[in-house]
Amino acid sequence: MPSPSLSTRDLTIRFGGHVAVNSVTCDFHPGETTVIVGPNGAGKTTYFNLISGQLPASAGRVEKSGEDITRLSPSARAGRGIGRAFQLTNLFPQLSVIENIRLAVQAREGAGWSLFRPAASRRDLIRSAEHYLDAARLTDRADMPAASLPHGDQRKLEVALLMAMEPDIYMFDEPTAGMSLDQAPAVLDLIGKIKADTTKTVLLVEHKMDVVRALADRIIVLHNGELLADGPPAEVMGSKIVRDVYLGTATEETA
Ligand SMILES: Nc1ncnc2c1ncn2[C@@H]1O[C@H](COP(=O)(O)OP(=O)(O)OP(=O)(O)O)[C@@H](O)[C@H]1O
Repeated sequence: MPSPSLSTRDLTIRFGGHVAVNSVTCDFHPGETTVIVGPNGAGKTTYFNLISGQLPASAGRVEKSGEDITRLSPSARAGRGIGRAFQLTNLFPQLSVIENIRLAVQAREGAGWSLFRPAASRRDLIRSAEHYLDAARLTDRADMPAASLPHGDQRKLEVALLMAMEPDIYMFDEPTAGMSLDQAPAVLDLIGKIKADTTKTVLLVEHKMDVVRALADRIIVLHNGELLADGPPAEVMGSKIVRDVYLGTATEETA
């Protein structure tokens, strides 16, 4: 097992007297897709927000490849390779799909890129943008303004922009939410491509069991803010305590 790309150590957040994430310690590794499940209000989104920096921890730590990033801003964490779809503030609704992707590629290249660089390097940017456009199966939408894309294609563009930033950690919060049945497979396929790259760590929050089954190498279950179970999908979903939680029969003590 490679060393963890991402870890949380006793990660905790309190809202007044309510502990929404309670001392969660967990390691995530390259080449592994972990799906975070749990009943409504279990703390899944809050845990994500603590990892990506949208919320400050009350206690505990977040580490990226061993570096303590607990006090870093969301954008500083993104700069260290933590990519979360909604963090994308670089979407220009009036620009075309391909221009948006090209700008994301350019943003990754950072301050080093300049208008005065030779044309060849700009051709590289375009080639790179076309690669992500193709990966997202958006080639036929390349010249459409981003704002005019149908919802399903906007989600694909979101994933393409995330891919263009080449994070090590991909975080998806219900990536097919609000999509029709015929749109969802394209996004799942795209996540499958990311997952096939064994240098990447993928984290998903997901309610839909077919999505969990399709993508999970590992499932962690949160319940009342605590890590209730962690392991291979069949083992976790087959465990009595998890079934009890999903059937709503777990008590505070068993949790
Ligand atoms: N900013 C906040 N202020 C106060 N309480 C909050 C805040 N954010 C989340 N909570 C509470 O923390 C708990 C966990 O919420 P969270 O949204 O993380 O759950 P979840 O597992 O993602 O649920 P769902 O599956 O319904 O999205 C809930 O009780 C919620 O009301």
